[in-house]
Amino acid sequence: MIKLENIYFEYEDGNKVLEAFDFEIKAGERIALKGSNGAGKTTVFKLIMGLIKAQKGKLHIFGKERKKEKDFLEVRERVGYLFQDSDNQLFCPTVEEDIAFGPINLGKSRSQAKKIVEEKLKLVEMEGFEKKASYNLSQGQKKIIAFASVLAMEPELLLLDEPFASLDKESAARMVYILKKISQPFVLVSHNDKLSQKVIDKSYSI
Ligand SMILES: Nc1ncnc2c1ncn2[C@@H]1O[C@H](COP(=O)(O)OP(=O)(O)OP(=O)(O)O)[C@@H](O)[C@H]1O
Repeated sequence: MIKLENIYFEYEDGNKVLEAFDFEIKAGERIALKGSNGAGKTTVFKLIMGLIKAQKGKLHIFGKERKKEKDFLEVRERVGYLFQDSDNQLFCPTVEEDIAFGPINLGKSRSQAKKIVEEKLKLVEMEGFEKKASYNLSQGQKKIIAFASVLAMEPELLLLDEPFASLDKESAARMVYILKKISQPFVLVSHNDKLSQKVIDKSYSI
């Protein structure tokens, strides 16, 4: 599904993060991307989403080489990206508007979007949260709702940046349960090895 070949990337300030980096995710795989703080894990996610561009190397995503901004428009529709910080992912007044935002943007009607909101809240076991104000949720609740909003776009592949961070025991167990239940392949970045091991089938170190 995704193949990164011989990637070189440095930030504008000259911070060299990736050099001759190779990475692949095949259909059905669930991979943990591991590395110390600052190793470049989030940078890899941003490259896949086309939010930053590699100076060297090739990105093959969904069977095509992706180079220019327009190549990544389709990638962003097909790949779900759960941000490290849920505050950057939730920006609507209510939970239902946040979850409906993506589907409506993808052309769904209001009633279709409402159905998706119900389905996804059921999936993450947070029924009844529709009318709650997103900004009043706890950090753990925000993470789960942010994930519901990502899943609402029916992505084919997921990039999950610290899905267990700031979750208490109960919410972490819920996240594990959701990750086991969904059908999509995913790449996960987490400093919580114990929880990651419950949901992945292989790991890859930067
Ligand atoms: N916009 C930026 N400009 C310059 N340097 C950056 C930028 N964003 C990240 N970096 C640096 O690039 C390196 C890789 O950052 P990145 O966030 O990809 O690491 P990470 O492996 O995800 O780290 P962590 O485990 O701490 O989340 C770090 O040294 C970071 O400080």
